[in-house]
Amino acid sequence: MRSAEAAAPVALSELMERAGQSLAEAALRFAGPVPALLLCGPGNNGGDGFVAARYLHQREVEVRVAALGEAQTDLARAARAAWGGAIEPIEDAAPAPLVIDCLFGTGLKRGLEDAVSERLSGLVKSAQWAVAADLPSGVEADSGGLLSQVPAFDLTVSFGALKPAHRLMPAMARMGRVVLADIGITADGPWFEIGEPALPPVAPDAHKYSRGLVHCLTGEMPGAMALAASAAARSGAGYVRVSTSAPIAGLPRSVVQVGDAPLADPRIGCLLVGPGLGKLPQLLTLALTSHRPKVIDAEAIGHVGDPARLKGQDAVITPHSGEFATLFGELPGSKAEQALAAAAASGAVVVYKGADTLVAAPDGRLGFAPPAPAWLATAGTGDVLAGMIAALRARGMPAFEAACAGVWLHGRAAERAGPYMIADDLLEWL
Ligand SMILES: NC(=O)C1=CN([C@@H]2O[C@H](COP(=O)(O)OP(=O)(O)OC[C@H]3O[C@@H](n4cnc5c(N)ncnc54)[C@H](O)[C@@H]3O)[C@@H](O)[C@H]2O)[C@@H](O)CC1
Ligand SMILES: Nc1ncnc2c1ncn2[C@@H]1O[C@H](COP(=O)(O)OP(=O)(O)O)[C@@H](O)[C@H]1O
Ligand SMILES: [K+]
Repeated sequence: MRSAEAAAPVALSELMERAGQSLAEAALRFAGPVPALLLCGPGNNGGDGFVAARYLHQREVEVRVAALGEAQTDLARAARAAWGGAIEPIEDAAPAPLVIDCLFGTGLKRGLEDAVSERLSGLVKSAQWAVAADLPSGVEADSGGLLSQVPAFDLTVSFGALKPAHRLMPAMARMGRVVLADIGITADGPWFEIGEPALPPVAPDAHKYSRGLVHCLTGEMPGAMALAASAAARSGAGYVRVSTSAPIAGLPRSVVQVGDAPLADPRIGCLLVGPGLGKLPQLLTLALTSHRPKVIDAEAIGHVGDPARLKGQDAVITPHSGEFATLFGELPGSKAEQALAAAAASGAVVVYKGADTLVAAPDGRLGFAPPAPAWLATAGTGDVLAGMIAALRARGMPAFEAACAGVWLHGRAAERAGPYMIADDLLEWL
């Protein structure tokens, strides 16, 4: 965002004008024309606040402004001067129905002083509506960490592009609804929010193998593979085959159950190993002898041992935080940095799951999942995701794109399935 700002074809003051106007507009639409208190910090986040105050005043909203110290940048000084109205010290500011936090944004370097963060929390808690400009003050933009106490906001208005913290825990849980204002510049780069996927169409001359064969290796708990294989079948694979020594209940009749099948079969579009695997590391070893693309999930991730074993495997791995730590140990940095380091160390596409799922590629691409419902936190939903990604991979999508598409579709299916869904229900919504 900083380099996009520097390269912007318009003056920075114009960007601030647009940011402040967008903030005012979004707050007004969200809360209505209720009396507003803007809290303005010393940098450009504060500058956005002075601009927003001016626009709210023009729109005949009752506005007060409280500042934390003097403006420290030329842009913020100009915005403060253009406001022209009264400015209270933040220590004395009385509560208001609408509080707009413009204390700090991407420039935050350390936690807020205790007195300031307590004041902010008090004003936010007594407000009917709390809106944050760009980021709630106290949030670290790049990591999603909280550098000081951060109250819960109802709305966060970001500018130009989302920052990592908008999609990383714990910060994202404090932001309420997040909206992105177009200020006329965009930040392109290898980090992005995962959007609705373009799925490969079914060719008019398709046959079941050309649409993609998913081959599943079952372990000790066949129920998990029943979920994963069903999800693969419902995600457009032409053929789903499960190799198992005993019949598995609950699979659609279209899913074929076989004893052994050669894993070198070139028709296999994607192998799936892990869901319900249990203590059968030999099945992972078997999968790694196949040169076919593969999705490695659940217990199989724990059996990998050395991440370098996955080099050259054309693999997608789908760890939750426990499985991630088992395979990669405690890596330094933010979740984003850890996911990328894991992808580089393993050569695999890493789907680092959780409330803030990330998809990392060894080449440095990093997809941030849009927020998914917390009711996905129920046993078996990860198995469904693994089956979905395997089907998309077998359908010919490259590993990274298949993983991103699977994550996006999984979240949207959960939205449709609704609260108290179980993993089985998710299958109906794929
Ligand atoms: N993304 C964009 O294109 C645009 C960004 N703008 C705004 O500019 C913001 C970034 O502005 P700045 O870089 O000036 O940064 P901030 O306004 O976030 O704050 C930086 C200032 O606060 C000081 N500071 C940092 N942590 C502190 C702490 N804990 N206690 C006391 N002082 C502290 C710094 O030394 C610096 O003076 C964005 O978040 C956004 O709101 C908009 O004005 C215009 C367009
Ligand atoms: N709080 C949450 N909010 C959104 N998604 C979540 C949350 N908790 C878990 N998930 C998602 O639910 C799935 C759980 O997968 P996993 O932990 O492997 O469960 P299981 O092994 O039982 O299938 C993952 O896709 C994860 O991203
Ligand atoms: K802020």
